[in-house]
Amino acid sequence: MTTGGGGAMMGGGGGIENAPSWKALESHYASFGSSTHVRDLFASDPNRFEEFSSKFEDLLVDYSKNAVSSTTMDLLYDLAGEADVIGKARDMYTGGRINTTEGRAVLHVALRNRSNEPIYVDGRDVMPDVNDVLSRIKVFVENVRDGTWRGHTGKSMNTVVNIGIGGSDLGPVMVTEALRPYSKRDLRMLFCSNVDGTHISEILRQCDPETTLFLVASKTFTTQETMTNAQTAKSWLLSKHSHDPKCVARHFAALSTNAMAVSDFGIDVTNMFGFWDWVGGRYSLWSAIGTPIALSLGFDAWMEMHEGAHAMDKHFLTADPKDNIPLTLALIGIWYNNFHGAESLAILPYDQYMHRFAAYFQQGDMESNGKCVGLDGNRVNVQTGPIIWGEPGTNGQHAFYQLIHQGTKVVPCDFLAPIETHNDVVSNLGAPVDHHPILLSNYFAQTEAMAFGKGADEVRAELKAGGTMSDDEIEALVPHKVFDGNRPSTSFLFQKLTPRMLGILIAMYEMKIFAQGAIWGINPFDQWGVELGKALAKKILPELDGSDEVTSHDSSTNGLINYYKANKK
Ligand SMILES: O=P(O)(O)OC[C@H]1O[C@](O)(CO)[C@@H](O)[C@@H]1O
Repeated sequence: MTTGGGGAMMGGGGGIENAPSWKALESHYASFGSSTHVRDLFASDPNRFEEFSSKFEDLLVDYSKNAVSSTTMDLLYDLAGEADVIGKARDMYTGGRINTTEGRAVLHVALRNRSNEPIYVDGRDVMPDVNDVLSRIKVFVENVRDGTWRGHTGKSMNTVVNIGIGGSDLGPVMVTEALRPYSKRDLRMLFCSNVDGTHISEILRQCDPETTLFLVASKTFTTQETMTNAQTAKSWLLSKHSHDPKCVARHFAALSTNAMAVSDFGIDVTNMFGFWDWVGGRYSLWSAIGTPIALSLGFDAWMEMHEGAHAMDKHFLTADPKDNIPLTLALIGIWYNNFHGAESLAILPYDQYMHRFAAYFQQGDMESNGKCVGLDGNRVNVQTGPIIWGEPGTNGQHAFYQLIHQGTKVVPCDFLAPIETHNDVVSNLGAPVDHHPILLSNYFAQTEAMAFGKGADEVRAELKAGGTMSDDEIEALVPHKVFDGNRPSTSFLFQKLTPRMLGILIAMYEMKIFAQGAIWGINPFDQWGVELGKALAKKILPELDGSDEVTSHDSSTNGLINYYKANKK
């Protein structure tokens, strides 16, 4: 059992590990969790699927292939109650400054508050500002999409380059890929994030300076990577337009909270779409940061995403715990993370359009819950956020599923798939064969294989039936072909990947992350852990100039820097 993180993680006193339900879960793990195979749970309860699955609109969530009983779930729901998850959510939804280390409210729910009920921060309703920016974005997006927006030489735009990183990149990239069937195909979307000059160079090679619109997306407008790439793009544009500064206003817009820096950069603030300090970067695709999404899909489709997310927000706040999907997912995650000692969660969409979904939630989850200090300033005594990873199926099956099926680690997996595809493709392999049932047969098969495995007797019988191996050869091979099963998975089956459904799925994961952070007693909304590396890079940058030996660091860092300096051309 892994409830703590070892000596270095110990400390504090009022942690969740002292809650009665946590103690009860520890005992329950010892008597049930550590020894129960999900195969036996299915054998003893033919209605297991009904009991451990939920529906929200046309999303089915089946968590019955996790080794939980109704007692497990009851204890977990008690834990959520003792941690006051929903009370804390209410605080978030009503503008409480729950991001205590930055003194900020956390209101991505306001950005998608399509019912438009007032939400107050310090007595001021934020909704008029939210709606005002949305209506400005709508006009901008429609002008670009219908060609009314003209470039410096009078041509309409056919390429948009979003320059941003982290939350100012991953959301728009993920969504524009996931919802490509809804996109305006003659408006090319390109995304530049990495400060590696290769990224902007390869993008600029594809751009026509007369028909390219750059969006500089940065909450702070100080991020080194984004400002460097934006400056390079601006110099390129100017060089292509005889250095006429007027071209910038026709080819640059900014998505930011920092009007002063936007104006200093040379972007006309009438081309700036703002948001607020209560929007976290990794929760910002609902704000002006989502402008590339609206450009690609149209403003209305972006709003359909907001509607879906808003519906999920209301569900999380009001549903009974047992019907509450994000809460239930959070608790199952805690069961495996904190009691079974699982260290990661694989997100595996069986939808090629969702190929950046896991990458998006790598930031969403790991930047939120990758914390070792609680809200009270003490070290937490329990494991916090899991490592998030994943690739689309079926590709992952031919790469890393071996470890999931037969490795020594427990890897809880989320399997996501649409019932209907956007691309009904039939291949002719002698007879016509649909792609989508092939994809889905793999989706269904993987969770069955993970849960139930394959025992030695079955393997032995199969090998014997093959009739080509001796008994000794068979016995030597049997252990390698056994699948233990009892590998946890949760399945998400939705009708079709529409903008509304994607909004539902994103909000579902966001609220799951929130619920877990609330239980662990950490702040999911700051990200101090990214600061040290940034500061050191700023110190090192000038040291890379010239030929002087660098001695200001440890011997490893000095050695690496000096080796670089000796060998750079
Ligand atoms: O939008 P900005 O201010 O450029 O920040 C980009 C990203 O950098 C981070 O601050 C981490 O370095 C993220 O939280 C954020 O999404």
